[in-house]
Amino acid sequence: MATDIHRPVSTQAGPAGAQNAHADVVTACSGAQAASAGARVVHAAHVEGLTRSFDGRAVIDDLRLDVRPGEFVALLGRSGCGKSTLLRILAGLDRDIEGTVLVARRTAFAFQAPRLMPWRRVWRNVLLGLPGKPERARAKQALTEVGLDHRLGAWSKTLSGGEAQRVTLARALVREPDLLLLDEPFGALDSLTRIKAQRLVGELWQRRGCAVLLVTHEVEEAVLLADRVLVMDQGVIAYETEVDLDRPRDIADPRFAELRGHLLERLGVDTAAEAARTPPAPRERSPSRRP
Ligand SMILES: Nc1ncnc2c1ncn2[C@@H]1O[C@H](COP(=O)(O)OP(=O)(O)OP(=O)(O)O)[C@@H](O)[C@H]1O
Repeated sequence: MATDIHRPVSTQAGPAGAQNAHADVVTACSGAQAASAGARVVHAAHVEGLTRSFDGRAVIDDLRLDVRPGEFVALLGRSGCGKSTLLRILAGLDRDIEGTVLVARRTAFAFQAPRLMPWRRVWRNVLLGLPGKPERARAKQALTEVGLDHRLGAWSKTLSGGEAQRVTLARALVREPDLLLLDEPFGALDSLTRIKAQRLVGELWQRRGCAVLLVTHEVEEAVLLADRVLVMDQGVIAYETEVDLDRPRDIADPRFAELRGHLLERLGVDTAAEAARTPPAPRERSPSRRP
């Protein structure tokens, strides 16, 4: 049953999120704040005063973050700045925290390592951890969405890296999430498979209308896919920008390049040196704007 949360949260719905404006949220926070489980807010995720320390060192330090329902948010940041730690907390995998963390009741995640059980059939892996009798048809539906329904009955150990990653996505989708957490899901893929996977995630987001929080190292990927890009540094969201570019996005668009360069600078990358080193990327377009 829903209860009131003890701390005020914004009740403003973002422009992208009206359809899910009353998503249920549960709290992943510790101690007394756990009493707020079941509260209703209009965010897919609401984080306030979040601190996570390891060995006395605060990796996340009084962080605040809101993700609107239906919004696609990309999270960038230098290696080791705490991005994965934040996602693990949002996924409910790490509860040793201080602060308030509220996420949509239906939150699912896909991380870089597919973590499939190799000795199980693909469809069984898709349904792994779901309560109730495993329904093959349900798995099939999710696998169809990622273009893998033909591998439904295959042993998971026979999948390629890209296929395994798509099964992980199907496993998240079958939970019909209001919030999808993606931690470098394309990190281990070759560039061609990565481009296809990026396109797939963009299409799924548009079709499903769920909020997505994507951790990535690729600035280009962030600008291609996201409504808003965040840069994490020193334990907080140090910078954020809306991506005010029409979809489908074109990486050859000068405004795309300008935003990419700006974000690289925010990440402390020497853009002149980087431009001299990097060959031109293949032309790629992001999916069309959601209807
Ligand atoms: N279980 C743990 N025990 C101790 N330290 C940890 C633990 N998990 C994470 N850390 C430390 O917290 C910091 C942030 O780690 P995290 O994996 O969140 O960074 P990241 O931004 O995702 O890095 P990358 O981009 O390289 O994946 C690192 O210094 C890491 O060593």
